[in-house]
Amino acid sequence: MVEELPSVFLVGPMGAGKTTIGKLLAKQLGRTFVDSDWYIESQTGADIAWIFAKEGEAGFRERETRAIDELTQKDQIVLATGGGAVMCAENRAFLHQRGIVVYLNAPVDVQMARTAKDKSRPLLQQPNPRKILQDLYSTRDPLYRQVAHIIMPTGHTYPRHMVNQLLQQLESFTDSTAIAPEDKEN
Ligand SMILES: Nc1ncnc2c1ncn2[C@@H]1O[C@H](COP(=O)(O)OP(=O)(O)O)[C@@H](O)[C@H]1O
Ligand SMILES: O=C(O)C1=C[C@@H](OP(=O)(O)O)[C@@H](O)[C@H](O)C1
Ligand SMILES: [Mg+2]
Repeated sequence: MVEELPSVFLVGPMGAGKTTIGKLLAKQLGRTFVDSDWYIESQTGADIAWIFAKEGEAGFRERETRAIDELTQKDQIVLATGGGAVMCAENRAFLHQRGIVVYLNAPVDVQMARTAKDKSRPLLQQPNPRKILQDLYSTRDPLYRQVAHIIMPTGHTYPRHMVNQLLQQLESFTDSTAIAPEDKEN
């Protein structure tokens, strides 16, 4: 029963579609959508590129951990995280313990195609973004898997179709973890 669904947290690499799918999923579920990057920007009054430039990646990660702690405590939201959120063990614990974590997985070629024109991701403003995406994927893929309850490939599926598939997965996930009626009475 999707009405009983806890908060849903999307993780995965840059370009996997966390922001896009999260927004559509929240609409389908009639829930509030929050993107941790947008939340950090609104709290800081500056965009992600500015935060990286002025405070370095370390400054951004501190803000991100505060945001993830706050946002994962909200009931029944859909949260899109930034691709690097899983690097911090504290964030992984917040995510895994406080909601259903969905890993949107996409191959590096797809990540590359989807992020190439967008200049808003500071880590990719380098001469060889493909190499960066490959290295990040090697480090982070095991962490996405560790934190996830559901893994969904997103490479060649339209966003609306993705959301329908995800809704089915969420429904069977909640059914399979629901307490059996006989257990409820004890
Ligand atoms: N399933 C998909 N199929 C095609 N394009 C997609 C899909 N998901 C996302 N996109 C596009 O890829 C780009 C990056 O998506 P975004 O949601 O910002 O990814 P993330 O938040 O994971 O970095 C956007 O231009 C978006 O429209
Ligand atoms: O992978 C990362 O380390 C980052 C991913 C970005 O979010 P998206 O995954 O939504 O692009 C954003 O948080 C920041 O640029 C760092
Ligand atoms: Mg995003």
